[in-house]
Amino acid sequence: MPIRSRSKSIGYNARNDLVEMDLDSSSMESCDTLSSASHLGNLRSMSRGKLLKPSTKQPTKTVQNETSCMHPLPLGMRGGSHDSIELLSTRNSSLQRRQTLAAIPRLSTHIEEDEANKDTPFSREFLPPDEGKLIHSPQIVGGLQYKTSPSYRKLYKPRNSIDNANISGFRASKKLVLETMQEDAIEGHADRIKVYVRLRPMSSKEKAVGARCCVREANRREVYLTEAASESDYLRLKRLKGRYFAFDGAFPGDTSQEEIYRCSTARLVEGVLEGQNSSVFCYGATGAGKTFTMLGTPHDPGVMVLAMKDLFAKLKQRSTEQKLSVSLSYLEVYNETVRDLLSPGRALVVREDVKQGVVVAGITQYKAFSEYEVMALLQEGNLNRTTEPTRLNETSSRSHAILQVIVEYSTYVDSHLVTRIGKLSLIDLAGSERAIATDQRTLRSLEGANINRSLLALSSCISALVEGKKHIPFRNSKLTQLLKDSLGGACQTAMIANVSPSNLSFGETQNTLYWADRAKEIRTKGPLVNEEQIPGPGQDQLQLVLELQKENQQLRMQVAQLQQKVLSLESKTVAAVPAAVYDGSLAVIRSPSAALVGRSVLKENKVDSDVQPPQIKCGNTPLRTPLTLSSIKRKVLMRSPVAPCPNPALSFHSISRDHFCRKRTFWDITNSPYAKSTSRNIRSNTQVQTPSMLLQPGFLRGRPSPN
Ligand SMILES: Nc1ncnc2c1ncn2[C@@H]1O[C@H](COP(=O)(O)OP(=O)(O)OP(=O)(O)O)[C@@H](O)[C@H]1O
Repeated sequence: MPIRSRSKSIGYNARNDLVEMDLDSSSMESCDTLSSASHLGNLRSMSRGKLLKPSTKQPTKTVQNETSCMHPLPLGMRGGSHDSIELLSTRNSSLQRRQTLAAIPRLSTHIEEDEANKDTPFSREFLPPDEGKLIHSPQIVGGLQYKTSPSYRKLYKPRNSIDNANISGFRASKKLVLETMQEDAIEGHADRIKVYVRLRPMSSKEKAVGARCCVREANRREVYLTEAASESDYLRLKRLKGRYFAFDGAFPGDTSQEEIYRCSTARLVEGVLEGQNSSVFCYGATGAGKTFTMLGTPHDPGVMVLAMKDLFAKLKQRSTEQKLSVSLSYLEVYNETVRDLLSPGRALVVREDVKQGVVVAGITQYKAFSEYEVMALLQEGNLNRTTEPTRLNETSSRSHAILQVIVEYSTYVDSHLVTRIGKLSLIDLAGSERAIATDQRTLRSLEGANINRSLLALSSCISALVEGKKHIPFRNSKLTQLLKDSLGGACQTAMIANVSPSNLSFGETQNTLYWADRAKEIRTKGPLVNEEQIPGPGQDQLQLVLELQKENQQLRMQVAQLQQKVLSLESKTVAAVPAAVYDGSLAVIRSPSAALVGRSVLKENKVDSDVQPPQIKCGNTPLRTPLTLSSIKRKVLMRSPVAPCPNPALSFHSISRDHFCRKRTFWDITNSPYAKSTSRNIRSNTQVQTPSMLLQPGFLRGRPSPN
């Protein structure tokens, strides 16, 4: 496990005082255990969280641990926890030490002391170690020494949620994320793609051939790239120029997987739980550490595994029992064909859907109920993934792999039950490579050409997006088609650019940094929240009221329609009776409907406007308002033409008073002088018209003159 430069660790000096030690990174490269570090360490005693003066009376004894061996911290798939910590010592587990530790139930320890972390001291909870336990396999994680003995696991509990995590620099990473968010808020760049750069440590192969470092982390945000020249080439050394690249985060080679996850992806997982779509992808040259970042190893899991752990841990806290589903699919793009990694078979087709965006037709969606199931599926998928050894990388990924997780769950927000659907895409791209770097004229070179082609398509999409072009060539390759939502859609996206520090990969590193620098200018559409409110118990009554109102409205409509039918039937019947029964100058016609219901109709011999005619009723409901003489008069006066009619036969005044005093029927109209003189046929459908239309006294008004 690499050790952070200028980090600190804890141990005991010869007097069994608990001490904190400065660890010199250069020295630690060859000496990974605390025992050897204590040779070099600048020891300071610690008690109750305070630094004491270094002991000058006695030289610090070297603590030897013959059985110690270095192996990665067991961050296995099943997440067994490091519940214990044991400080390295095979000697003198004396009472004094135990008493000292017992008196320090919770000891805050400053682990990081580089410039960036000075103001954010990292604290971690300690419990006194179990007594009399031997140390077998000490580990140095973020400057602390761990003992992986199972008996100690119960005693040590990290404060953070993820088990076994190397959480050194957690505060620092949190600060970095907060700073980025604040800056974005100020600059209005909240929907920008976040870009992080991770340098990998120099490999043993590179060291063996005498490679030199050409890129280094300048600060937490910047990396400095310089072309390395041989030390003897003094002239060239003077001419060399470096360049700074600024990103949302820059991580040196010894950064833990956990820190990478915290800085780059934890925020996006949170977004997915809010119902948003998020994507994280690793980009870089072959052998730069993309797969290590995304997948990691069983002992040092990467972003995919940590994201799943975090996701399930948070879901357990937030989700209600009612609805919870996590479904995932895992696919690869190999030689421009899309293949299902979880159920390998024929090539799949990528389609674009208006509602769902980009979809892969026929892909298998697996439901997972715990992170362990996800790990198992991931492992199975990785076995099906195309990886081949190349000259540069023993386990080179020859395809782009995309893990897509769709989370649907219900939770309470302000006492309302809501269902949220979020999508998380985790993408491990294949690395760009030079043909000479791999193998020429073989299947590897064909794969390499396809990888390069899709990465070229990706870079042209990035260019078009940055330049704000209208047409973005997403369709140029399967990869860009699949990344369409992540790059230009409603999505929160993070890109982790992996680079090798070796000067042998200078060109690739420069290229990666260049494209990463461009990608940080891409603006996405911003996350959309897929949230749906479920009516709670309090909302039931409101819902009931609304439903009843709707039903009431429908019933009213039905009543109105029925009334209309009754009226039209009535008018038909009226039209069918040839002569209305009336008597004298004023009469209220005998309504057939009234006759039907067996009601008597009043017959008046006298003209008396004050006498109210009886209402014609159907049961208790008045069928229509009966006309009185005064109401008819009023209507006639209002509608009568001002100019006298040239034809006296048709003039308004020539029409007898009786004409208005009774209801006009179909026969009246068809036999009227107007109808005869115009020789117009009255359409049969006139009969169907409602009585109100037929009764319009102004019906004759405005008709063309018969002459
Ligand atoms: N941060 C790191 N710490 C320790 N080892 C690393 C780190 N990054 C990468 N490595 C090691 O470097 C080697 C190459 O890494 P990896 O396979 O992840 O590269 P890659 O970018 O995925 O390459 P390719 O594109 O060819 O698949 C691996 O052996 C890996 O263990």
